[in-house]
Amino acid sequence: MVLLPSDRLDSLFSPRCVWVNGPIIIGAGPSGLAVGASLREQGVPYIILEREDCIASLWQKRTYDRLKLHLPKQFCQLPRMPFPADYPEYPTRRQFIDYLENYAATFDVKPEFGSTVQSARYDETSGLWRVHSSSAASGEMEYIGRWLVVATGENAENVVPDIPGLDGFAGEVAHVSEYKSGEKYKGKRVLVVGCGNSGMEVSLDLCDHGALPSMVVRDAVHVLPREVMGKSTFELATLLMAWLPLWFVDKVMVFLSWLILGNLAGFGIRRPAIGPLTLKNKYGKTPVLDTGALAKIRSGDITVVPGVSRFTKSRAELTDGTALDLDAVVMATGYRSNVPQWLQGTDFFGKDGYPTTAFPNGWKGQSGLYSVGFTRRGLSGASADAVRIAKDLGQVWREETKPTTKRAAGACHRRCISVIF
Ligand SMILES: Cc1cc2nc3c(=O)[nH]c(=O)nc-3n(C[C@H](O)[C@H](O)[C@H](O)COP(=O)(O)OP(=O)(O)OC[C@H]3O[C@@H](n4cnc5c(N)ncnc54)[C@H](O)[C@@H]3O)c2cc1C
Ligand SMILES: NC(=O)C1=CN([C@@H]2O[C@H](COP(=O)(O)OP(=O)(O)OC[C@H]3O[C@@H](n4cnc5c(N)ncnc54)[C@H](OP(=O)(O)O)[C@@H]3O)[C@@H](O)[C@H]2O)C=CC1
Ligand SMILES: O=C(O)C(=O)Cc1c[nH]c2ccccc12
Repeated sequence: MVLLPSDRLDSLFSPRCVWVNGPIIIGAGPSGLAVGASLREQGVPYIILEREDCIASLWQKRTYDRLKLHLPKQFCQLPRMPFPADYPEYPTRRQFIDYLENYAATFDVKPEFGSTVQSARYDETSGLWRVHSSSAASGEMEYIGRWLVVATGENAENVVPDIPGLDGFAGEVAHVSEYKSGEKYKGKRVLVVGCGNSGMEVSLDLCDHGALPSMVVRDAVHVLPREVMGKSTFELATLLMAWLPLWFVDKVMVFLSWLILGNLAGFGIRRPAIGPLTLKNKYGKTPVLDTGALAKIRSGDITVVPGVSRFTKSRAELTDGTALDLDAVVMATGYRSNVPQWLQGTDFFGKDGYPTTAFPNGWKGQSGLYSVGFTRRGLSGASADAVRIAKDLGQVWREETKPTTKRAAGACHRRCISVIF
């Protein structure tokens, strides 16, 4: 008899195949956690596959130290668990992570960490989803089940534009997801490319740490005050939208911003012709909620510059013909979904990795496919999706597991997964 070492034995049977008696959820960010918790309440077993070694990896590993939620906490809570009463209106990154850890513990959400989904496709013949994952600990796996919940997020991958000469730039180039604080940039000339919420706040943070930031604003952008007379601008807009048409609320927002922040065109910040909420709803472009960067722009501590045409070894050449000497670059150029990389054989998701059906109907596809957290409406959109998905799956599950149903007769109710081979 020939004895094989266990790793060789493993690879003989690779990929290992697992039957999932319940939905397969991909991603353990707030969206995946919200679905898991809500499914538990419905008595539906499930499995969560997460590529990283922790929950909410975006928040734990890919955000900067000074980050706070920029919408008031009541708009960011997950289903069935409000934020602690002693949390401030805008919880810090650490408080938000603690809340999520507590959420996962409360609802007993235990993802399979280190499992990166490489592909998922629906098998018409069997009526089942086949999900291939790879993991350093357990190698390749195939999970098979009737339902697939996509919860990999709008921020799954970094967007880094291909600007000519970037490879030849001698200083440090980082995406904002790698940025922690301005400490290591003290005294350095840093170009922040992008002026969304990340670009603005990182520029402010660089100032606060004694760096010399320039920020690229290549196009028109809406900057709104985070608060109007002590009330959250977002909350105000939400209240007004219940009574007034969107275009009118947009006008009110722009007027209030002008009143509070003044005309910013002189500082290189032009307002788009389309209003902030319409722009967010139609094109997903989030308005900037000012947390202090504008004051630094006014004082000249942050220099606003136009687009970059190319980088040289030590400089950025700008579209207005001028050039900047630089020590480092921070790309605050956004994120993208990675769904098209791994989800196959369905047109429910478009090429941009978002469901093609508009909110609030983008949560359910065909053949047991669900999507959570792709509404461009932050955490409140994710929670709304999660509640709908759990309700739907709860109904299907109860139907499927009725004692009279044939399919349920042999089904395993207690254990969610069983190894096939
Ligand atoms: C800096 C920043 C600040 C924000 N602040 C707010 C805010 O204040 N309020 C608000 O409402 N929204 C905010 N957002 C929006 C943000 O989208 C949500 O906060 C939230 O993180 C979305 O949760 P999610 O679970 O959908 O996605 P994520 O948090 O991105 O979680 C997705 C998970 O899926 C995993 N994953 C991805 N691909 C795979 C794969 N192939 N296999 C296995 N696992 C995979 C990832 O590792 C990740 O853990 C912010 C976003 C950013 C970037
Ligand atoms: N405190 C909070 O809660 C925070 C929340 N967030 C959220 O995270 C999400 C992502 O935000 P963010 O990281 O800012 O990304 P965004 O996608 O919002 O912004 C990307 C920015 O990069 C610019 N850009 C892209 N490519 C180029 C290029 N080649 N040259 C110059 N500029 C370029 C874009 O400009 P253009 O518009 O011209 O394309 C835009 O200004 C948002 O939903 C945001 O609200 C982020 C930070 C803090
Ligand atoms: O912070 C984000 O990324 C969000 O998507 C939160 C959000 C949802 N709707 C908005 C409208 C204006 C500003 C932020 C948001």
